[in-house]
Amino acid sequence: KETLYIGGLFGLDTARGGWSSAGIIPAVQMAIDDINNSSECLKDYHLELLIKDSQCSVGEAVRRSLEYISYGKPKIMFFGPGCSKASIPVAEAIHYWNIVQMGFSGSSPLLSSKSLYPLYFRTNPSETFANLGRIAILRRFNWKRVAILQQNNDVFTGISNSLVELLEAANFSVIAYESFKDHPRFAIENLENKDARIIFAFFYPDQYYVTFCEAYKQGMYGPKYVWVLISGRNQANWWKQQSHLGDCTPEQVRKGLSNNIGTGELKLSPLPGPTICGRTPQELYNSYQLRLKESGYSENTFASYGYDAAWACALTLNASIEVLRQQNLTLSDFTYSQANMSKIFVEIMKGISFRGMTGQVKFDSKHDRISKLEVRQIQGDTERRVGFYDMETGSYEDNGDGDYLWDGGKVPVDGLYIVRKSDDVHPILFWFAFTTSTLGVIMAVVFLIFNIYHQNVRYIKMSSPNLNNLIILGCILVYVSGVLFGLDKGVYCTGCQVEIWFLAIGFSLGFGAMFSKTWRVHVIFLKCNNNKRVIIRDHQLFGMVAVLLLIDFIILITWQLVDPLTTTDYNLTLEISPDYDTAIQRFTTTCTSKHISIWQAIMFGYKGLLLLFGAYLAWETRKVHIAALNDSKMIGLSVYNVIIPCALVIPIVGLVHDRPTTQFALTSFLTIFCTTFTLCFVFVPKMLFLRKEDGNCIPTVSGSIGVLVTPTNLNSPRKPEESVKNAGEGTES
Ligand SMILES: NCCCC(=O)O
Repeated sequence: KETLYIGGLFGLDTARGGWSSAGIIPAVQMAIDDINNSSECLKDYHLELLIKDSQCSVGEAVRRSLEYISYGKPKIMFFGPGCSKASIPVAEAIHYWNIVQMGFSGSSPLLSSKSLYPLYFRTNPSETFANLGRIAILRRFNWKRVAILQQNNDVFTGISNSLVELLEAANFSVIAYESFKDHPRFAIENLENKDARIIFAFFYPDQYYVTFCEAYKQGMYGPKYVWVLISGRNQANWWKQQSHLGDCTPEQVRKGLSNNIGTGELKLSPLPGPTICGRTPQELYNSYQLRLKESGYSENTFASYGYDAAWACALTLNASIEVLRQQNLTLSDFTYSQANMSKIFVEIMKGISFRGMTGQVKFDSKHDRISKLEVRQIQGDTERRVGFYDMETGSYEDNGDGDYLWDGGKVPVDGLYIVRKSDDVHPILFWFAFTTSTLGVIMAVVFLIFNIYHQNVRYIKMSSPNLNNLIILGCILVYVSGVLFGLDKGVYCTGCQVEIWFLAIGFSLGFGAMFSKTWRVHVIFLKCNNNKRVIIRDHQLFGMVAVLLLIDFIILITWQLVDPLTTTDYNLTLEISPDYDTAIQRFTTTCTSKHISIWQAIMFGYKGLLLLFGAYLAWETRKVHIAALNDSKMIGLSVYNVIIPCALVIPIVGLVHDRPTTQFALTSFLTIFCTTFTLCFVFVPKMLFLRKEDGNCIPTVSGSIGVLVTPTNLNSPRKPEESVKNAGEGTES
């Protein structure tokens, strides 16, 4: 028999970190023996597996590969290395020597790239499929927010990147993605800060102890957390055997691991019946156990994949004998310059299908294995299978040795589930303000009817009924705006600026009319000192109100165009449940714009100046009694009645913006109090007067008032007809 050499690379000495694939060697050796004893497979050849230690290290793997290539007989195929980290550089290089490479445990998604690694095959599935299985688990438990913690190297970056892509495509949210090189302390701290609960953990076994020790130390364990692991990479009860790796006790590390779940490759085929060699998977496993004992290595989950990998190589070589014969070649003719031969091997290997120790062995277009995954959970000290993921059908099923078991007795949630609750104005207060404002509006309408009905009665005529109508109209708008402030902005979302328009215009109409009337008294009072005749017509006062309105319109329209008001939710308190699973986020919906404070400053500045000036005029004219302007005193009082509450309450309103009910109580107090008292001050005396006396006994002024006042008639109550020297369209009478 001709000997065919296979260059085996296994990670034996992993003292410097990485993953040991030593436990796979007995299974591969067993397969090689089975093949050599087979009467059908490679019957004219003898396979010999050479073994070199790649140490799960890039440098060692490259060095050992070059040794294989440089010395001794050609190696017809390469086998391994065990870990992806070492497999990647080897796979990237050896296709230049036309060597087909067979992996059995390297699971990095990067190895699926056939442009980089054209001659690389593997009998174990890629982590890309495992990632699909992981997503199936997320769906199973309705987890939508996940985080990733990975050891910083190409293998785990490849797995994480592939997972992130799949998660994003499936609308999951990756709330944190942390990696670490030497110690996971800060990465875990960041995960905790981001309230990560479902955490994918990708690292080599030597990092398990230190990571879960750190999770324990930082309190990141218990019913809140689930660690999604790559299963089957570590020994059973590893936390009991690795205490030299960290400063926690094994019990603390096990606590740190708390809830866990993992996907891992099937150890043994679930298919019934014998495998390619005639023995069942269980029989092969039993033989493997015997060889393992002899070898002194620890059991490796990927041993069965190693067994199948050897068979895949042998069957490929066997099938190529005939093809090569047609080209007058034999397997012994293989050299590193035989590109033709490696092409034949690849084509044949792509098409093989046989029943192996891990199930039906066949490869997809990327030379990756398609098989089933197990979902496992470490429950207490025992790792149990709790489900299956079938890569071919993409389906997940709970079908394990036991049910899922969770710390705390219930399935953890993927984050704080926040229920948003609108914290709007208390309905009792709203309806109280609504009713009061409605009564106020009704009262205003009654005053309006009264004012219009009696507008030709001298007493009413002298008080400028048209300006009084403006006061009423302004008050109605302020009443309405007060109610609009208390409406639920979530419902009443369009045009939330209406309330501000109503308030601004209502204020200008009502206060503007009062202000202009006070101004008239003030001018008369001033001029009278100079014994001058004063004629101030109503339309001049209307003009003043119009100017005020114009300023309002300019500000409001500019505001609306430059920085429109919209409804915005403003978060209030967050009440978290004791189990940290749910919370109530109270919020209020406000009508605001980007630069609201600037616009408020402009509005308050403008209205404030007006109020100050109004206060000054009211103070100056406090003792003036001009009978022709018979409501001047009441108007002055109304001005105070607006100024003082506004000055007291508006600053407080700004302070309680996070308490909608208090804020509404204050604003509605202002609007209702100021408008009601203004209306009553101005109109109740008129009603009372008309009830008592005949209003027509007062001298008539029509539309405007001209008054000649001398200092002597100030401060001394007189009969109206004594004070008025001039009335009627500005003509002295
Ligand atoms: N798949 C087990 C070893 C991890 C790796 O792919 O490097």
